[in-house]
Amino acid sequence: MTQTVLTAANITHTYELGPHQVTVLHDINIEIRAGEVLLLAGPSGSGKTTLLQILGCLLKPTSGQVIVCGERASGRDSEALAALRLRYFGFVFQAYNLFPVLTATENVMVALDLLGVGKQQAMERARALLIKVGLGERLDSYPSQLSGGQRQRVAIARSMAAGPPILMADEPTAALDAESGQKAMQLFCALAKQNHAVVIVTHDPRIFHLADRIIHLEDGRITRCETAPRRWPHEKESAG
Ligand SMILES: Nc1ncnc2c1ncn2[C@@H]1O[C@H](COP(=O)(O)OP(=O)(O)OP(=O)(O)O)[C@@H](O)[C@H]1O
Repeated sequence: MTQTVLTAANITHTYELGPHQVTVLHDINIEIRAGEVLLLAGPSGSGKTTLLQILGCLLKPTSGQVIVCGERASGRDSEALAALRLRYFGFVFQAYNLFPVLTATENVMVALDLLGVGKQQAMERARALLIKVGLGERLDSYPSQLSGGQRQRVAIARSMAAGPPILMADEPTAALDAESGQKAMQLFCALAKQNHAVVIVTHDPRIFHLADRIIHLEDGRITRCETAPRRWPHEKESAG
């Protein structure tokens, strides 16, 4: 049986906007399993990013429970939540969030340094990860010397540095051309094959066919859930 790595139960979220309160998520229930690529889709403002942040323990929900690999997130202080994130999550943001003054290798090493990995070992692991994402020839390049797709791959390598069971990405292909977007998705699919759970917020219909599951949100509610066997790009091409 596939292992559940992340559970959201009865999640509701309300933002305070001055004197007003806006409820943007209503009673969301999701179970996320190891080895799946799950997309959170829906129109702008439907609550996708808020939900991703709650699932990733970056934001505390107004009510409801998030359980990560059997551990409850609710009731923890910020330090304990940060420890939970470090142990269980890798994050990839649309803006990549790379340090401009550090090379690709050094950007990945930062994540390993946070875990207390020594410099030499961190450098070897960072290089191995970058080679894995196809950047073996750009190990010493600075972000400004890389294309958007290459920066995205550095961000993916960095998010995976600690080998977290859950990878979360917010609009990872939005700023990429079709080919780079497909390459990034191939990396996510390969990670899912290695039993990581991959959760992606997206508007991008070009990647829908690569998901195992698509949860559609509208006005903060789950309106539809599609389950589709993931098809790899080469299978799609050969299938015509
Ligand atoms: N920090 C905040 N304070 C107040 N309201 C917020 C905040 N963040 C988001 N919102 C509001 O919550 C709603 C959901 O926003 P969210 O960013 O989660 O949606 P989204 O589906 O990810 O949108 P998009 O696709 O445009 O990024 C929107 O109406 C937004 O204006």
